[in-house]
Amino acid sequence: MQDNQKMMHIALSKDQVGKYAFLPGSPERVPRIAAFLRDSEKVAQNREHTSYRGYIGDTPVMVVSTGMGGPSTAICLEELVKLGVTTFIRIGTCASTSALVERGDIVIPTGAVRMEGTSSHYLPLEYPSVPDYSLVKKIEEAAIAQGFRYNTGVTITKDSFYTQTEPETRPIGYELINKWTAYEKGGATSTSMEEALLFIAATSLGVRAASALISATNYKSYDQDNILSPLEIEKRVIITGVEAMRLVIEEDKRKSR
Ligand SMILES: O=P(O)(O)O[C@H]1O[C@H](CO)[C@@H](O)[C@H]1O
Ligand SMILES: O=c1cc[nH]c(=O)[nH]1
Repeated sequence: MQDNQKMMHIALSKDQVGKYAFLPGSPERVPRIAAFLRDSEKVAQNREHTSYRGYIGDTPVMVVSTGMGGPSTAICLEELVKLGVTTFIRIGTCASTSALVERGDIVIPTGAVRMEGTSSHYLPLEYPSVPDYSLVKKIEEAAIAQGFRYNTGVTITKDSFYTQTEPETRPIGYELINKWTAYEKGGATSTSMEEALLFIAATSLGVRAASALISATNYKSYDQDNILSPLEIEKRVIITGVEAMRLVIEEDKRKSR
């Protein structure tokens, strides 16, 4: 592959990226993350993938939006891996599925329920979806250093937003509700739409991935204003994610000396 050959979906080439990337879902979050990097600039835009590059110290770091859900996240991850990126931190939002998680808490998944379809294209369902442990530790260290409330545990990844928020209105609601009740009784902390795929695909491609999420809701609260307006709390998870990446890069440099 030529160094300037553009990938089909993210429209980035090898000569534009380094080894580290943030993966928000929302394209609007990309410049808000990039603002925390040095000398950041927009480098590409195609479909749901908006891409900025900036620096932590002298190390280039990408911010690329995945879009919503497993399929577009898998494409984005695969193309970045083909370009040489090896370390991914998703900076995202989630909803609380536990009384232990309040709106505005940092949520650090240590595993994901695979209530989605894309990850099965990589590994069979009995294979657990877990993030990279070294990245999880750095995200936790960053949240502690900032003094943010945070939670670690299993997150639920689903393919469909409204069948989760309004399951009783859907023909298969009986099954959705029973499964969800079991996940919550099992201790699941949160839900979003990308983690299970991200961890499984990264594991199978031999790269590192983990997530720093912000809970946009309190448990059993689907106040649309809260879900759609998490801007004032989003900053917490961006600071946590960027600080975690800084710690990862510093450790990688120490190890390569
Ligand atoms: O974390 P962000 O990018 O906000 O994504 C979350 O928001 C979307 C649903 O509103 C899903 O993609 C979910 O995972
Ligand atoms: O309610 C929410 C908020 C973020 N992500 C989700 O999947 N659901």
